[in-house]
Amino acid sequence: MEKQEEGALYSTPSPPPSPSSSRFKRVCVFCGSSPGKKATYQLAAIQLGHLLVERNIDLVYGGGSVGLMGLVSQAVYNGGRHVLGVIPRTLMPREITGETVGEVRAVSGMHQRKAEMARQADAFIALPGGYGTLEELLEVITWAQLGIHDKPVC
Ligand SMILES: CC(C)=CCNc1ncnc2c1ncn2[C@@H]1O[C@H](COP(=O)(O)O)[C@@H](O)[C@H]1O
Repeated sequence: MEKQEEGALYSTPSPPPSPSSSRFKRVCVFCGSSPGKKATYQLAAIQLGHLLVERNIDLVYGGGSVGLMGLVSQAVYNGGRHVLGVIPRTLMPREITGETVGEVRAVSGMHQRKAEMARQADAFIALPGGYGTLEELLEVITWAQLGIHDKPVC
């Protein structure tokens, strides 16, 4: 065994991070624009929002006030964290009904939306959703595969 490795092996391990801290400052959440058929999907969206708040993590998401997107964004916003919604102008009437929370960034199209969400995030999390969620998730996975980013996806 190399001397350097020995040193690393026997050095005092750093303490585990406190539950309230995270190496991620802002996480992108992909999720359904509808609430889904199961109550557990809605619960998961709210719980994820609470978890982000607990860990002092801000949110970037698709900007909609509908479905699971609305639930997760409200939970993060109500917990006092920054919420950034990125949404194409043309989708606003469809995905924003009533009030949206936090900062809304209008972009010119779907590609710009995904690029901006990816640029703003340190990691990606997908919750249940439809084809849109699947498309968004697969794109960031394939971007990672191609080495376009090295941010965690789960
Ligand atoms: C024009 C183009 C590049 C289409 C590719 N398709 C998509 N790309 C990115 N986001 C999408 C796409 N289709 C739907 N979405 C978004 O994905 C989110 C979740 O949709 P869903 O409820 O899972 O269904 C919605 O905000 C929806 O606007």
